[in-house]
Amino acid sequence: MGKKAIHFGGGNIGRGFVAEFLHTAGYEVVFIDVMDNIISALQSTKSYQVTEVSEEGENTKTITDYRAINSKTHEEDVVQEISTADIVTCAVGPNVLKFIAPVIAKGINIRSTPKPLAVIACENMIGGTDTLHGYIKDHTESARLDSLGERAQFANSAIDRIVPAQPEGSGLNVRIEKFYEWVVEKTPFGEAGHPDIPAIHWVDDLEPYIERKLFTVNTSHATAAYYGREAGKSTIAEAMRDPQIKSVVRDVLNETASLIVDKHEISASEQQKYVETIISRISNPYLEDSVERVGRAPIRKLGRKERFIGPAAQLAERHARYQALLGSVEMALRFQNVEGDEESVELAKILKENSPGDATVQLTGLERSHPMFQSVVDVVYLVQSESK
Ligand SMILES: NC(=O)c1ccc[n+]([C@@H]2O[C@H](COP(=O)([O-])OP(=O)(O)OC[C@H]3O[C@@H](n4cnc5c(N)ncnc54)[C@H](O)[C@@H]3O)[C@@H](O)[C@H]2O)c1
Ligand SMILES: O=P(O)(O)OC[C@@H](O)[C@@H](O)[C@H](O)[C@H](O)CO
Repeated sequence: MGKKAIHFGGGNIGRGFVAEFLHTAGYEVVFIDVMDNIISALQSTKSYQVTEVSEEGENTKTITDYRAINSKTHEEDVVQEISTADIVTCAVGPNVLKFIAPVIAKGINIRSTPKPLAVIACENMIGGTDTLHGYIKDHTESARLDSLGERAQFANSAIDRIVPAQPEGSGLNVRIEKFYEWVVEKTPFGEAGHPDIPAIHWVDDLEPYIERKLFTVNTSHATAAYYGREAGKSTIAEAMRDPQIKSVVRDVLNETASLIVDKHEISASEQQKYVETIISRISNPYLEDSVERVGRAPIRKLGRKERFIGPAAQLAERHARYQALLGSVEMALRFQNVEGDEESVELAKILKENSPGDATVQLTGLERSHPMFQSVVDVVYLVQSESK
Protein backbone atom coordinates (compact mmCIF):
# COMPACT_ATOMS: atom_id res chain seq x y z
CA MET A 1 0.00 0.00 0.00
CA GLY A 2 1.21 3.53 -0.77
CA LYS A 3 1.89 6.19 1.84
CA LYS A 4 -1.13 8.11 3.12
CA ALA A 5 -1.25 11.61 4.63
CA ILE A 6 -4.28 13.13 6.32
CA HIS A 7 -4.22 16.91 6.08
CA PHE A 8 -6.63 19.10 8.08
CA GLY A 9 -7.41 22.44 6.38
CA GLY A 10 -7.82 22.62 2.61
CA GLY A 11 -7.15 26.36 2.64
CA ASN A 12 -4.34 28.41 1.15
CA ILE A 13 -1.30 26.93 2.88
CA GLY A 14 -2.91 23.48 2.99
CA ARG A 15 -3.36 23.25 -0.78
CA GLY A 16 -0.49 25.56 -1.75
CA PHE A 17 2.24 24.22 0.47
CA VAL A 18 1.66 21.17 2.68
CA ALA A 19 -0.26 19.12 0.14
CA GLU A 20 2.14 20.08 -2.63
CA PHE A 21 5.14 18.74 -0.75
CA LEU A 22 3.36 15.67 0.60
CA HIS A 23 2.29 14.90 -2.98
CA THR A 24 5.86 15.36 -4.26
CA ALA A 25 7.03 12.99 -1.51
CA GLY A 26 4.69 10.29 -2.85
CA TYR A 27 1.81 10.52 -0.37
CA GLU A 28 -1.84 10.22 -1.23
CA VAL A 29 -3.33 13.26 0.53
CA VAL A 30 -6.73 13.07 2.23
CA PHE A 31 -7.93 16.63 2.89
CA ILE A 32 -10.18 17.17 5.89
CA ASP A 33 -12.16 20.41 6.08
CA VAL A 34 -15.48 21.73 7.35
CA MET A 35 -16.30 23.98 4.39
CA ASP A 36 -18.73 22.30 2.01
CA ASN A 37 -17.50 24.25 -1.02
CA ILE A 38 -13.85 23.25 -0.53
CA ILE A 39 -14.73 19.62 0.12
CA SER A 40 -17.03 19.30 -2.88
CA ALA A 41 -14.48 21.02 -5.15
CA LEU A 42 -11.77 18.62 -3.97
CA GLN A 43 -14.12 15.65 -4.35
CA SER A 44 -15.18 16.56 -7.86
CA THR A 45 -11.75 17.25 -9.34
CA LYS A 46 -8.74 15.06 -10.06
CA SER A 47 -6.15 17.83 -9.97
CA TYR A 48 -5.48 21.47 -9.17
CA GLN A 49 -2.57 23.79 -9.88
CA VAL A 50 -0.04 25.54 -7.69
CA THR A 51 1.61 28.44 -9.52
CA GLU A 52 4.76 30.10 -8.18
CA VAL A 53 4.92 33.76 -9.16
CA SER A 54 8.11 35.80 -9.10
CA GLU A 55 10.05 38.28 -11.20
CA GLU A 56 11.49 35.29 -13.07
CA GLY A 57 7.98 34.46 -14.30
CA GLU A 58 5.55 31.71 -13.39
CA ASN A 59 6.02 28.01 -12.72
CA THR A 60 3.00 25.74 -12.40
CA LYS A 61 2.81 22.34 -10.71
CA THR A 62 -0.17 20.01 -10.90
CA ILE A 63 -1.31 18.28 -7.71
CA THR A 64 -3.11 14.95 -8.09
CA ASP A 65 -3.84 11.83 -6.00
CA TYR A 66 -6.00 13.37 -3.33
CA ARG A 67 -9.38 12.76 -1.71
CA ALA A 68 -11.44 14.89 0.66
CA ILE A 69 -13.73 14.30 3.63
CA ASN A 70 -15.96 16.73 5.50
CA SER A 71 -15.28 16.12 9.19
CA LYS A 72 -18.48 17.95 10.16
CA THR A 73 -20.67 15.38 8.40
CA HIS A 74 -18.39 12.29 8.14
CA GLU A 75 -16.39 12.18 11.35
CA GLU A 76 -16.27 8.37 11.55
CA ASP A 77 -14.70 8.21 8.05
CA VAL A 78 -11.99 10.59 9.22
CA VAL A 79 -11.32 8.44 12.30
CA GLN A 80 -10.92 5.35 10.10
CA GLU A 81 -8.56 7.16 7.69
CA ILE A 82 -6.35 8.32 10.58
CA SER A 83 -6.20 4.82 11.98
CA THR A 84 -4.37 3.62 8.85
CA ALA A 85 -2.44 6.77 7.86
CA ASP A 86 1.31 7.43 7.99
CA ILE A 87 1.15 11.12 8.80
CA VAL A 88 -1.32 13.76 10.00
CA THR A 89 -0.65 17.42 9.23
CA CYS A 90 -2.81 20.48 9.72
CA ALA A 91 -2.96 24.13 8.68
CA VAL A 92 -6.24 25.31 10.18
CA GLY A 93 -5.12 28.26 12.32
CA PRO A 94 -3.88 28.13 15.93
CA ASN A 95 -7.35 28.74 17.39
CA VAL A 96 -8.80 25.71 15.59
CA LEU A 97 -6.38 23.08 16.95
CA LYS A 98 -8.72 22.33 19.86
CA PHE A 99 -11.54 21.48 17.44
CA ILE A 100 -9.58 18.98 15.33
CA ALA A 101 -7.96 17.24 18.33
CA PRO A 102 -10.94 15.01 19.34
CA VAL A 103 -11.20 13.28 15.94
CA ILE A 104 -7.41 12.84 15.71
CA ALA A 105 -7.41 11.35 19.22
CA LYS A 106 -10.12 8.86 18.21
CA GLY A 107 -8.20 7.83 15.08
CA ILE A 108 -4.96 7.39 17.01
CA ASN A 109 -6.74 5.40 19.71
CA ILE A 110 -7.85 2.64 17.31
CA ARG A 111 -4.54 2.30 15.46
CA SER A 112 -3.09 -1.15 15.27
CA THR A 113 -0.32 -0.55 12.69
CA PRO A 114 3.19 -1.14 14.07
CA LYS A 115 4.58 2.23 12.94
CA PRO A 116 3.40 5.23 14.97
CA LEU A 117 1.55 8.00 13.19
CA ALA A 118 3.65 11.14 12.60
CA VAL A 119 1.77 14.28 13.67
CA ILE A 120 3.04 17.68 12.46
CA ALA A 121 1.02 20.87 12.96
CA CYS A 122 1.89 23.48 10.33
CA GLU A 123 0.66 26.67 11.98
CA ASN A 124 2.30 30.04 12.57
CA MET A 125 2.92 29.57 16.24
CA ILE A 126 5.56 28.47 18.70
CA GLY A 127 4.93 24.89 19.85
CA GLY A 128 1.95 24.31 17.53
CA THR A 129 2.26 20.52 17.61
CA ASP A 130 2.81 20.57 21.39
CA THR A 131 -0.47 22.46 21.73
CA LEU A 132 -2.28 19.96 19.50
CA HIS A 133 -0.67 17.10 21.43
CA GLY A 134 -2.00 18.58 24.68
CA TYR A 135 -5.56 18.68 23.31
CA ILE A 136 -5.20 15.12 21.96
CA LYS A 137 -4.12 13.96 25.42
CA ASP A 138 -7.21 15.66 26.87
CA HIS A 139 -9.30 13.47 24.56
CA THR A 140 -7.46 10.21 25.30
CA GLU A 141 -8.65 7.93 28.12
CA SER A 142 -6.27 8.08 31.06
CA ALA A 143 -5.60 4.33 30.83
CA ARG A 144 -4.33 4.82 27.24
CA LEU A 145 -2.13 7.87 27.89
CA ASP A 146 1.03 5.97 28.81
CA SER A 147 0.99 4.10 25.52
CA LEU A 148 0.00 7.10 23.33
CA GLY A 149 3.64 7.48 22.22
CA GLU A 150 3.55 3.96 20.72
CA ARG A 151 0.69 4.99 18.47
CA ALA A 152 1.73 8.55 17.53
CA GLN A 153 4.79 10.79 17.53
CA PHE A 154 4.50 14.56 17.66
CA ALA A 155 6.95 17.02 16.08
CA ASN A 156 6.83 20.82 16.06
CA SER A 157 7.42 22.68 12.83
CA ALA A 158 8.10 26.11 11.33
CA ILE A 159 6.49 26.75 7.99
CA ASP A 160 7.18 29.65 5.69
CA ARG A 161 5.63 30.53 2.35
CA ILE A 162 3.46 33.53 1.56
CA VAL A 163 0.11 32.34 0.24
CA PRO A 164 -2.29 35.28 -0.17
CA ALA A 165 -6.06 34.94 -0.29
CA GLN A 166 -6.81 33.77 -3.82
CA PRO A 167 -8.67 35.88 -6.37
CA GLU A 168 -12.34 35.06 -6.84
CA GLY A 169 -12.92 32.36 -9.42
CA SER A 170 -9.59 30.60 -8.79
CA GLY A 171 -11.32 27.44 -7.59
CA LEU A 172 -8.75 25.16 -6.01
CA ASN A 173 -5.80 26.71 -7.85
CA VAL A 174 -3.31 28.64 -5.76
CA ARG A 175 -0.86 31.42 -6.70
CA ILE A 176 2.04 31.63 -4.29
CA GLU A 177 5.58 32.88 -3.91
CA LYS A 178 8.48 30.70 -5.00
CA PHE A 179 10.31 30.77 -1.65
CA TYR A 180 9.48 28.15 0.94
CA GLU A 181 10.93 26.78 4.16
CA TRP A 182 9.57 23.85 6.19
CA VAL A 183 11.61 22.99 9.27
CA VAL A 184 10.59 20.13 11.57
CA GLU A 185 12.03 18.61 14.77
CA LYS A 186 13.52 15.19 14.15
CA THR A 187 14.16 14.10 17.75
CA PRO A 188 10.55 12.97 18.46
CA PHE A 189 10.93 10.23 15.82
CA GLY A 190 13.84 8.59 17.61
CA GLU A 191 15.71 5.67 16.07
CA ALA A 192 12.83 4.62 13.82
CA GLY A 193 13.52 7.80 11.86
CA HIS A 194 11.42 10.64 10.52
CA PRO A 195 9.04 10.46 7.55
CA ASP A 196 10.64 10.73 4.13
CA ILE A 197 9.58 14.18 2.89
CA PRO A 198 12.39 15.80 0.88
CA ALA A 199 11.02 19.36 1.27
CA ILE A 200 11.47 19.21 5.06
CA HIS A 201 14.63 20.44 6.73
CA TRP A 202 14.92 18.21 9.82
CA VAL A 203 16.57 19.72 12.90
CA ASP A 204 17.30 18.75 16.52
CA ASP A 205 16.34 22.11 17.98
CA LEU A 206 13.51 24.06 16.36
CA GLU A 207 13.54 27.13 18.61
CA PRO A 208 16.06 29.22 16.61
CA TYR A 209 14.19 28.51 13.37
CA ILE A 210 10.68 29.22 14.63
CA GLU A 211 11.73 32.35 16.52
CA ARG A 212 13.73 33.66 13.58
CA LYS A 213 10.78 33.01 11.27
CA LEU A 214 7.98 34.34 13.48
CA PHE A 215 9.96 37.34 14.74
CA THR A 216 11.28 38.34 11.31
CA VAL A 217 8.76 37.27 8.64
CA ASN A 218 5.59 37.59 10.67
CA THR A 219 6.66 40.58 12.78
CA SER A 220 7.56 42.59 9.68
CA HIS A 221 4.56 41.35 7.71
CA ALA A 222 2.10 42.31 10.48
CA THR A 223 3.86 45.66 11.02
CA ALA A 224 3.44 46.47 7.31
CA ALA A 225 -0.20 45.34 7.49
CA TYR A 226 -1.19 47.42 10.54
CA TYR A 227 0.73 50.57 9.54
CA GLY A 228 -0.42 50.04 5.95
CA ARG A 229 -4.08 49.81 6.89
CA GLU A 230 -3.81 52.98 8.97
CA ALA A 231 -2.30 54.74 5.95
CA GLY A 232 -5.07 53.53 3.63
CA LYS A 233 -3.01 50.93 1.73
CA SER A 234 -4.75 47.81 0.53
CA THR A 235 -1.87 45.39 -0.01
CA ILE A 236 1.40 44.63 1.77
CA ALA A 237 3.42 45.40 -1.38
CA GLU A 238 1.71 48.80 -1.56
CA ALA A 239 2.49 49.46 2.12
CA MET A 240 6.12 48.50 1.56
CA ARG A 241 6.40 51.00 -1.32
CA ASP A 242 5.73 53.77 1.22
CA PRO A 243 9.19 54.93 2.42
CA GLN A 244 7.92 55.76 5.92
CA ILE A 245 6.32 52.36 6.45
CA LYS A 246 9.36 50.60 5.02
CA SER A 247 11.56 52.51 7.44
CA VAL A 248 9.34 51.51 10.40
CA VAL A 249 9.52 47.88 9.26
CA ARG A 250 13.32 48.16 9.20
CA ASP A 251 13.35 49.63 12.74
CA VAL A 252 11.23 46.75 14.00
CA LEU A 253 13.48 44.24 12.26
CA ASN A 254 16.59 45.82 13.79
CA GLU A 255 15.08 45.19 17.22
CA THR A 256 14.10 41.58 16.56
CA ALA A 257 17.45 40.94 14.85
CA SER A 258 19.27 42.03 17.99
CA LEU A 259 17.32 39.40 19.95
CA ILE A 260 17.83 36.64 17.37
CA VAL A 261 21.58 37.28 17.17
CA ASP A 262 21.97 37.62 20.94
CA LYS A 263 19.94 34.54 21.79
CA HIS A 264 20.70 32.03 19.03
CA GLU A 265 23.80 30.90 17.20
CA ILE A 266 22.99 33.13 14.26
CA SER A 267 25.57 35.75 13.27
CA ALA A 268 24.64 39.38 12.68
CA SER A 269 25.58 39.11 9.00
CA GLU A 270 23.55 35.94 8.51
CA GLN A 271 20.52 37.57 10.15
CA GLN A 272 21.01 40.71 8.03
CA LYS A 273 20.97 38.59 4.88
CA TYR A 274 17.80 36.87 6.11
CA VAL A 275 16.19 40.25 6.85
CA GLU A 276 16.92 41.51 3.32
CA THR A 277 15.36 38.36 1.84
CA ILE A 278 12.24 38.86 3.95
CA ILE A 279 11.92 42.55 3.04
CA SER A 280 12.13 41.62 -0.60
CA ARG A 281 9.62 38.77 -0.16
CA ILE A 282 6.98 40.86 1.59
CA SER A 283 7.49 43.64 -0.99
CA ASN A 284 6.82 41.19 -3.87
CA PRO A 285 4.56 43.13 -6.27
CA TYR A 286 3.42 39.88 -7.91
CA LEU A 287 1.55 38.82 -4.73
CA GLU A 288 -1.77 40.57 -4.08
CA ASP A 289 -1.68 40.08 -0.33
CA SER A 290 -4.26 42.22 1.49
CA VAL A 291 -3.51 44.08 4.72
CA GLU A 292 -6.68 42.49 6.13
CA ARG A 293 -5.41 38.91 5.59
CA VAL A 294 -2.01 39.65 7.09
CA GLY A 295 -3.51 41.61 9.99
CA ARG A 296 -6.25 39.02 10.65
CA ALA A 297 -6.92 37.85 14.21
CA PRO A 298 -5.25 40.79 16.04
CA ILE A 299 -5.87 39.33 19.52
CA ARG A 300 -3.93 36.18 18.59
CA LYS A 301 -1.16 38.34 17.13
CA LEU A 302 -0.95 40.39 20.35
CA GLY A 303 -0.45 37.20 22.39
CA ARG A 304 2.33 36.63 24.91
CA LYS A 305 4.53 34.40 22.70
CA GLU A 306 3.49 36.01 19.44
CA ARG A 307 5.25 38.24 16.88
CA PHE A 308 5.23 41.54 18.84
CA ILE A 309 4.96 40.87 22.57
CA GLY A 310 7.12 37.71 22.29
CA PRO A 311 10.29 39.47 21.08
CA ALA A 312 9.56 42.77 22.87
CA ALA A 313 9.22 41.02 26.23
CA GLN A 314 12.49 39.17 25.74
CA LEU A 315 14.23 42.40 24.68
CA ALA A 316 12.86 44.19 27.74
CA GLU A 317 14.20 41.41 29.96
CA ARG A 318 17.61 41.93 28.34
CA HIS A 319 17.37 45.72 28.87
CA ALA A 320 17.41 46.18 25.09
CA ARG A 321 15.37 48.52 22.88
CA TYR A 322 11.81 47.54 21.91
CA GLN A 323 10.26 50.93 21.04
CA ALA A 324 9.58 50.10 17.41
CA LEU A 325 7.77 46.90 18.43
CA LEU A 326 5.59 48.98 20.75
CA GLY A 327 4.65 51.06 17.71
CA SER A 328 3.48 47.86 15.97
CA VAL A 329 1.46 46.94 19.07
CA GLU A 330 -0.20 50.36 18.92
CA MET A 331 -1.13 49.88 15.26
CA ALA A 332 -2.39 46.34 15.95
CA LEU A 333 -4.66 47.75 18.67
CA ARG A 334 -6.22 50.00 16.01
CA PHE A 335 -7.20 46.99 13.87
CA GLN A 336 -10.78 47.15 15.19
CA ASN A 337 -14.15 46.20 13.68
CA VAL A 338 -12.66 45.01 10.40
CA GLU A 339 -15.26 43.31 8.22
CA GLY A 340 -15.04 39.53 8.37
CA ASP A 341 -12.63 39.51 11.31
CA GLU A 342 -14.33 38.43 14.55
CA GLU A 343 -11.26 39.10 16.70
CA SER A 344 -11.10 42.69 15.52
CA VAL A 345 -14.65 43.18 16.84
CA GLU A 346 -13.73 41.47 20.11
CA LEU A 347 -10.64 43.67 20.34
CA ALA A 348 -12.79 46.82 20.13
CA LYS A 349 -15.06 45.44 22.85
CA ILE A 350 -12.18 44.56 25.20
CA LEU A 351 -10.65 48.01 24.76
CA LYS A 352 -14.00 49.67 25.40
CA GLU A 353 -14.97 47.69 28.49
CA ASN A 354 -11.71 47.38 30.42
CA SER A 355 -9.21 49.56 32.21
CA PRO A 356 -5.86 49.90 30.38
CA GLY A 357 -4.20 47.47 32.81
CA ASP A 358 -6.93 44.84 32.58
CA ALA A 359 -7.11 45.14 28.78
CA THR A 360 -3.33 44.70 28.60
CA VAL A 361 -3.49 41.52 30.68
CA GLN A 362 -6.45 40.16 28.73
CA LEU A 363 -4.99 40.89 25.30
CA THR A 364 -1.30 40.16 25.77
CA GLY A 365 -1.10 37.80 28.75
CA LEU A 366 1.78 39.95 30.05
CA GLU A 367 2.45 39.64 33.78
CA ARG A 368 1.78 42.87 35.69
CA SER A 369 5.29 42.61 37.15
CA HIS A 370 6.94 42.34 33.72
CA PRO A 371 9.44 45.14 32.87
CA MET A 372 7.52 46.09 29.73
CA PHE A 373 4.04 45.92 31.26
CA GLN A 374 3.65 49.65 31.93
CA SER A 375 4.83 50.66 28.46
CA VAL A 376 2.13 48.45 26.89
CA VAL A 377 -0.47 49.84 29.30
CA ASP A 378 0.48 53.34 28.09
CA VAL A 379 -0.07 52.34 24.47
CA VAL A 380 -3.38 50.68 25.31
CA TYR A 381 -4.45 53.83 27.15
CA LEU A 382 -3.48 55.98 24.15
CA VAL A 383 -5.58 53.91 21.73
CA GLN A 384 -8.50 53.75 24.20
CA SER A 385 -8.46 57.55 24.61
CA GLU A 386 -8.73 58.05 20.84
CA SER A 387 -12.03 56.18 20.65
CA LYS A 388 -13.67 58.10 23.50
N1 LIG B 1 -1.17 31.73 4.12
C1 LIG B 1 0.09 31.83 4.50
O1 LIG B 1 0.88 32.61 3.92
C2 LIG B 1 0.62 30.98 5.63
C3 LIG B 1 2.01 30.69 5.65
C4 LIG B 1 2.53 29.92 6.69
C5 LIG B 1 1.68 29.45 7.67
N2 LIG B 1 0.35 29.74 7.62
C6 LIG B 1 -0.48 29.23 8.70
O2 LIG B 1 -1.30 28.17 8.20
C7 LIG B 1 -2.54 28.16 8.89
C8 LIG B 1 -3.68 28.26 7.87
O3 LIG B 1 -3.56 29.48 7.16
P1 LIG B 1 -4.22 29.69 5.75
O4 LIG B 1 -3.68 30.98 5.23
O5 LIG B 1 -4.09 28.49 4.90
O6 LIG B 1 -5.75 29.91 6.16
P2 LIG B 1 -7.06 29.50 5.36
O7 LIG B 1 -8.17 30.21 6.02
O8 LIG B 1 -6.85 29.72 3.90
O9 LIG B 1 -7.20 27.93 5.60
C9 LIG B 1 -7.66 27.35 6.78
C10 LIG B 1 -8.55 26.18 6.44
O10 LIG B 1 -8.86 25.47 7.62
C11 LIG B 1 -10.21 25.06 7.51
N3 LIG B 1 -10.77 24.72 8.81
C12 LIG B 1 -11.29 25.55 9.75
N4 LIG B 1 -11.75 24.84 10.79
C13 LIG B 1 -11.53 23.54 10.51
C14 LIG B 1 -11.79 22.32 11.20
N5 LIG B 1 -12.37 22.30 12.39
N6 LIG B 1 -11.42 21.17 10.61
C15 LIG B 1 -10.83 21.16 9.39
N7 LIG B 1 -10.55 22.28 8.70
C16 LIG B 1 -10.90 23.45 9.25
C17 LIG B 1 -10.90 26.24 6.85
O11 LIG B 1 -12.17 25.90 6.32
C18 LIG B 1 -9.88 26.61 5.78
O12 LIG B 1 -10.10 25.89 4.59
C19 LIG B 1 -2.49 29.31 9.88
O13 LIG B 1 -2.01 28.85 11.12
C20 LIG B 1 -1.46 30.24 9.27
O14 LIG B 1 -0.85 31.06 10.20
C21 LIG B 1 -0.19 30.49 6.62
O1 LIG C 1 -1.10 33.45 9.20
P1 LIG C 1 -1.05 34.53 10.28
O2 LIG C 1 -2.37 35.14 10.50
O3 LIG C 1 -0.38 34.04 11.52
O4 LIG C 1 -0.10 35.67 9.70
C1 LIG C 1 -0.39 36.28 8.46
C2 LIG C 1 0.83 36.24 7.55
O5 LIG C 1 1.86 36.97 8.11
C3 LIG C 1 1.29 34.79 7.32
O6 LIG C 1 0.25 33.96 6.87
C4 LIG C 1 2.47 34.75 6.33
O7 LIG C 1 2.00 34.93 5.03
C5 LIG C 1 3.21 33.46 6.45
O8 LIG C 1 3.55 33.18 7.76
C6 LIG C 1 4.44 33.42 5.58
O9 LIG C 1 5.14 32.25 5.85
